[in-house]
Amino acid sequence: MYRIRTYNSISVKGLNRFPREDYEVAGELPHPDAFLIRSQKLHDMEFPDTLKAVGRAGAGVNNVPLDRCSEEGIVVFNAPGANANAVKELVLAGMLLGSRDIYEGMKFVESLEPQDGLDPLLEKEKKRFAGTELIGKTLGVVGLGNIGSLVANMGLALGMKVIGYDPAISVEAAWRLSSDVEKMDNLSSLFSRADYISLHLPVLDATRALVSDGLLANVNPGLVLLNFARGEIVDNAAVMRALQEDRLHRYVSDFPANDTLRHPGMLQMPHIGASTGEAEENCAIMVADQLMDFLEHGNISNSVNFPNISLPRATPVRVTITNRNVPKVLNQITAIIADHDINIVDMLNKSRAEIAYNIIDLEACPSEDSLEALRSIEEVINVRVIGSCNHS
Ligand SMILES: NC(=O)C1=CN([C@@H]2O[C@H](COP(=O)(O)OP(=O)(O)OC[C@H]3O[C@@H](n4cnc5c(N)ncnc54)[C@H](O)[C@@H]3O)[C@@H](O)[C@H]2O)C=CC1
Ligand SMILES: O=C(O)CCC(=O)C(=O)O
Repeated sequence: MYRIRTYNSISVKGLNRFPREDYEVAGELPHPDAFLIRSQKLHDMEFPDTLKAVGRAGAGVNNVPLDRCSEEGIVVFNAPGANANAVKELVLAGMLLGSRDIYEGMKFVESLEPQDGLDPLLEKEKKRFAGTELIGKTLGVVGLGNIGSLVANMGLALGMKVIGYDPAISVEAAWRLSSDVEKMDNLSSLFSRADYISLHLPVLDATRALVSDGLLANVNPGLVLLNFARGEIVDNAAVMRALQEDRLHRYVSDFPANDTLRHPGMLQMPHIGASTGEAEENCAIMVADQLMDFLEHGNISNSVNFPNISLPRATPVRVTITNRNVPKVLNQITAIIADHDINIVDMLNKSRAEIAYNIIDLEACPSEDSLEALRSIEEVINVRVIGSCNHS
């Protein structure tokens, strides 16, 4: 029986992927093989010895201590692209909220009591809520991955000019992007040319407080900045100064903070970029399937800290081994298996940064001795037997 401990509200469609005859799935489960999470912060949590994987039903993994997971041999998965459309659609709403005074206009209507002469009052007051159109304006997209590429293409469809910046764009993302998106060589050029800027990059050491006084110093009047990426990417104090000094027209953000609450010029939402039934379902299903393939077969897809690796089962007995990515470990592994007279039918070894991962299909169950020998190789982090042998 595999045990999946869930945190946050995970779509039932995803939870139902786990066959109940083989999986226990619950919030307070002891000895879990895997965690299935959304925004649950794991940095301060000590991981149970049984934990083999963390499935993040979403894109951002800044709530997971990736280095510690790698050191402990825990595979972290996410769901790339599964919530991208939901975010893109909310960015569209954010752009409209930033260009038309919808929010203040609606608040004004909400404040009215039923009265004679309502129509003339509305007609008189509406000039206070006039705005501008998106068509013909320049949209700058920072980060052109799963979400940014959709936002950029949407901007073109709305009749905007679109400029983009992404120093590490993937080949797949580049294929998805219209050739009409103009590539910027640096952020300063993008900030000085755009009327709307939408952020779609991860929070990393290199991107923390990236949007600063410096970038906001030389911008177009009326600029609308949209942040559906992460609060930490933006220096809130710099944004408040830019709003105060009319360098920025609106800051539309999915990440309110104590110092930004009720701040004039800010339109803030409670981190709902991915909160649609469709996105929650897509993310949960994708991550549940990845966790099952990993737990039952040792295959890894869409990991953010391990290599992606998949090997069709050649035998019922599979051993997976995680080791630090240094020379001569593979030799030791195969020598130990050979010394114990077990035939390797198929195997695959891949590495990513400091981690190497091996899938080895054996003709027969490995003995306890052989497993002990494998586990005692200095650079080996973990050894797992998948199949009906009498040990784990
Ligand atoms: N508001 C919400 O509910 C949601 C927020 N997000 C946030 O959006 C971020 C992006 O999501 P996806 O597009 O799915 O991720 P992704 O991984 O597909 O794309 C991120 C892109 O950012 C680029 N990038 C990295 N560093 C950069 C830098 N310094 N400047 C410019 N670009 C840089 C990468 O090369 C990559 O192409 C996530 O990391 C997450 O923090 C994601 C989903 C929902
Ligand atoms: O609603 C959620 O699960 C958070 C979505 C998100 O921020 C992400 O996928 O990075």
